Amino acid sequence: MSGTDTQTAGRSRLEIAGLSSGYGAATVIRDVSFSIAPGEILVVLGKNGMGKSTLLKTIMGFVRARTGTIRLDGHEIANRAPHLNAREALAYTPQEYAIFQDLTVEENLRLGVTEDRLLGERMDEVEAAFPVIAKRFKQRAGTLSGGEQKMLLLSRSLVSRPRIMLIDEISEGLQPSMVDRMAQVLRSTKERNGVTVLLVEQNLPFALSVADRYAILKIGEIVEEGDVAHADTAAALEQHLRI
Ligand SMILES: Nc1ncnc2c1ncn2[C@@H]1O[C@H](COP(=O)(O)OP(=O)(O)OP(=O)(O)O)[C@@H](O)[C@H]1O
Repeated sequence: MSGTDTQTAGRSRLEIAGLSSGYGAATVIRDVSFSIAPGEILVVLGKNGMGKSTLLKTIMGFVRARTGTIRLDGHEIANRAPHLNAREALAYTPQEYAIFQDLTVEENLRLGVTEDRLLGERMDEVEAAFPVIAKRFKQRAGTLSGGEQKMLLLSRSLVSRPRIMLIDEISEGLQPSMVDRMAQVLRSTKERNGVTVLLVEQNLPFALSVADRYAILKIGEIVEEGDVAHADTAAALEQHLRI
């Protein structure tokens, strides 16, 4: 980290209790509770349609919380506007290829920082994580491959120096070597910055290679949670993701 970079790095706790949310008459997230310790990576696993994206969108403030609390270092942030959450150093990486196709790589990265100088100070982080992105600074983002666009998405999140990263199925559609790279980047970011990460995933090997703890989301409810280091985890979780 650069000595002139004034934004504080990670070390934040996220606590969710009794959270429910949904769309119209439908309740999608039901009475969900969990907490993530500072510098910990929690993966929420679940099949299609179980409510993983809705959970992240509710935390970020895109979907209204109907009941429950979301506490960041003890402060209530449920139903706070997304831009205020982003300012508070929550970084949300959506499942879609949410980059600006007609902007250059550099211009997309600039959207992740509050002051121009910060991008220069933090570029070493992008270079270390994804050298290919740093080399294509002036290239139009829409001309990057799908995998490179995901790297750009994650890079934009990294340069914002978040305290909390909310990441929606970053491994989806990526070739295995790229999935391994994403895992390495998340682990090294956590080690270096102490960032707290909430991942939602269906890719079990990726999830287990990266996370400290897991939770299983089924039809909007957490049905099981535990420590990834637990011996029986992989087989038991695979069973959950099949049914
Ligand atoms: N904007 C919306 N309006 C109405 N219903 C929605 C909306 N977004 C999602 N849903 C519904 O909420 C449920 C959960 O969707 P969500 O995208 O959170 O699941 P998911 O676990 O992330 O699934 P996937 O892995 O397929 O993205 C689904 O039944 C979905 O159809």
